[in-house]
Amino acid sequence: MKVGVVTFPGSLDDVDAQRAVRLGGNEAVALWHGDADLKGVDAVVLPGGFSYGDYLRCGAISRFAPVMDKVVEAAKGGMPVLGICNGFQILCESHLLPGALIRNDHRKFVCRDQLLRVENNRTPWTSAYAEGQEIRIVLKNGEGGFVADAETLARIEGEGQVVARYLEVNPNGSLNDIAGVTNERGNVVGLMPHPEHAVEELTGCGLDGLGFFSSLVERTFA
Ligand SMILES: NC(=O)CC[C@H](N)C(=O)O
Repeated sequence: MKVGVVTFPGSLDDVDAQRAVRLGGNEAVALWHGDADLKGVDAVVLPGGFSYGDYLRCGAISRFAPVMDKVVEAAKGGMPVLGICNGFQILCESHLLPGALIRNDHRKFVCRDQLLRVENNRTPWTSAYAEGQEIRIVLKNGEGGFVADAETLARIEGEGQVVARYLEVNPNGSLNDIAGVTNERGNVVGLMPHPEHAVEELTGCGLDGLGFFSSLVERTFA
């Protein structure tokens, strides 16, 4: 599949995401925040980083980037979209995902190897994992606390929209230990930790993140 990776001013992990896309067996296509079209890609990754310097709130300005009009339109049409960390924040700001991400409860930037449980493997980004599989990937952010109102939280729990949950410690105060969620349709996924940094042995971070990028080729979704 052709997977577009969007670079915003201040993106940090766009090149790592492109590499992970290729290691997962897909073609990576570089997209720029000012692009007016998606260059014929089949899926989109919004990478991690500090887009627009995190001004106002993380992701609050990126949401208005020209390319996001097309990403929102394509996501509503069913295109697989993965937002990693800052990308997750942008997806929440764009209302493609429920809830919001706020400052870590301890008010500090956190960087750690984080154990997660994959709760939902029925998305185009997680089908390579077994339901309940435990994976360890790096977490690094300042605004990673997932929050939602009580009704929304009950709905996403009830509908199985929690994609991954923190194990061992809750590193940021996220409600219900939520590390990642999907939309109702299941094509849009946001994840706070970074699977693109755990895709090859060379970095010493293991391979637990590769499934997010190989899932696309391992199954076909309607
Ligand atoms: N690693 C990231 O993508 C960081 C996201 C955002 N800048 C934050 O600190 O929360």
